[in-house]
Amino acid sequence: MGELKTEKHVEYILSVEKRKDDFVSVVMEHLRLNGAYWGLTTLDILGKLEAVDQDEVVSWVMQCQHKSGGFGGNIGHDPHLLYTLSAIQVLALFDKIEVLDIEKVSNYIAGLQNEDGSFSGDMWGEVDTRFSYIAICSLALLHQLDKINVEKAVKYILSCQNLDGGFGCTPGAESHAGQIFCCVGALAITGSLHHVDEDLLGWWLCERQVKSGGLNGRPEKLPDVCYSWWVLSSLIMIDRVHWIDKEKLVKFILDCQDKENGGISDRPDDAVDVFHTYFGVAGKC
Ligand SMILES: COc1ccc(S(=O)(=O)N2Cc3cc(C#N)ccc3N(Cc3cncn3C)C[C@H]2Cc2ccccc2)cc1
Ligand SMILES: [Zn+2]
Repeated sequence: MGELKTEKHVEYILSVEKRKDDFVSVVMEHLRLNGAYWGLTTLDILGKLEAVDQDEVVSWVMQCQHKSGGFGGNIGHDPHLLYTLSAIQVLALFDKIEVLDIEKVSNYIAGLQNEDGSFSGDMWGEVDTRFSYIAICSLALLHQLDKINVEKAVKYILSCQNLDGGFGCTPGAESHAGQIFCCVGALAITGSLHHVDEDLLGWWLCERQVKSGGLNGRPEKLPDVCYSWWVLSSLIMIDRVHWIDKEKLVKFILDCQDKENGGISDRPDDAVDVFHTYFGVAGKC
């Protein structure tokens, strides 16, 4: 079965944090704040968060804040909910939420709720249930859920529930594991899980496990380590995690490790990255 090469993954994450000018760093520059969340949370799960300079990270994160109160993916970038949650999560990792102007950030997030209860990701207006989760998770971390209309937010999420028990990104969109995680997560935070048909959704989710033990995001798709997280945590939230074979899933994740240089890929023998290393470690642990 093998085991999680913890030391190798810590070295890999620290090397990515330091790299600035290679291809991946340039490609990922616009979502560096997300990358910081994935990398630092991985280090924290592996008990190695003290390996980074907390003050340096906190001051860099705060430089990503836009005058609107939202955060961009890097210094000087336009604000978006995607990066605002990552900023709050990184500060929470270091227990430094107090450096935030809570009022300003909460108003930015609340300002993105639409009349129908849905959320846009930024001022350009794209609506997606991912943004409902990000807004609700962010405000819950800041204890500011009273800033939004939770009842309408829940109502909108339920309007995206499908006959297969799953959720899509907008009403009528097909069920997808990533959207299911976001919708189930938002319903869990707001105490609204009683609206979910746990047997029907549990069945759709456990059907994501393929014979290799890995989990896919939709029927007929290839397994992918990041889905091990979206599906697994959704099953845990609806108390149906015993419906999948955890040992086989762990074996799939361990097979996706680069045992030499550290890091975890989306599936065996692919290139590793911070994102899949994070979700692989989270899924394994
Ligand atoms: C390397 O090409 C890419 C492609 C897209 C993106 S992305 O849009 O920022 N993003 C985050 C992401 C980060 C990394 C890393 N390091 C790698 C992939 C990946 N994907 C793509 C992916 C993952 N599994 C299969 N696929 C194809 C998800 C995507 C969307 C997402 C964002 C935040 C939270 C969850 C999901 C980044 C890099
Ligand atoms: Zn993936």
